[in-house]
Amino acid sequence: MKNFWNKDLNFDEIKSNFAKDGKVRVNKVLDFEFAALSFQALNERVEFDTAMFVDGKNAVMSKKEWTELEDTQRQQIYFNLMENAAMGNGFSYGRKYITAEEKDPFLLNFYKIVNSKELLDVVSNITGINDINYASMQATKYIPGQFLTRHRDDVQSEGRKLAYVFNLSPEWHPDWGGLLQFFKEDGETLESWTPSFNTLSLFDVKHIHSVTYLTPFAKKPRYALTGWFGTR
Ligand SMILES: O=C(O)CCC(=O)C(=O)O
Ligand SMILES: [Fe+2]
Repeated sequence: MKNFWNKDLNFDEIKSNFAKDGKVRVNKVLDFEFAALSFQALNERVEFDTAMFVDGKNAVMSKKEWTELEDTQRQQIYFNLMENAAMGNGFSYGRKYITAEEKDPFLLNFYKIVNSKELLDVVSNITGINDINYASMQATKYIPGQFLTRHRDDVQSEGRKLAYVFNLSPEWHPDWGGLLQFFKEDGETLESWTPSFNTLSLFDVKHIHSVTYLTPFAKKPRYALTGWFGTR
């Protein structure tokens, strides 16, 4: 894992922060050059599909499919998305799954590192969760008007234990939205994390959270490499 983590990280401190309430935020997490190359990969080489919640189910659309729709079809989808979001359901964001079959060598390497025994052991050590044996991964891109409403990430069939998010957009302004927001059961807010460049959010899948709406004046996309550590 040479040149993956920032060499100045204090893992004991990260561990004791996580122990408080099952979540931790780590600034300057990756080696700076590695973080810059990760941003470059997402910004220049990844083609994102749009993942959305429409008509009560998850839908994925490629750029091509989206542009081939009639204006009225696009409006209908948008209306449906907004009606659901108004009730606290759904999401819309750019997504590309990263797997062992990834063609981009840099992103494939990132995926392999995150799935290496060495890294899974580091995560187990930080969190005290010992049976982690895989990480899923997706590149995400939120642009103005996109969001992810409140949810939990605990998908039993995938054995998910922990969510992770490496934020990779340089110079994010907190007023642009796209905050990772944690909630109590009753909808009261707990904590809100700005997606600052090169920070990691790591949290137990039991936590209720959302990605807040990206404002119309967000100057850049919100990029992340994100996924779940789990057991299968
Ligand atoms: O991007 C983030 O900060 C969180 C994403 C998330 O909650 C999810 O994809 O389930
Ligand atoms: Fe989530």
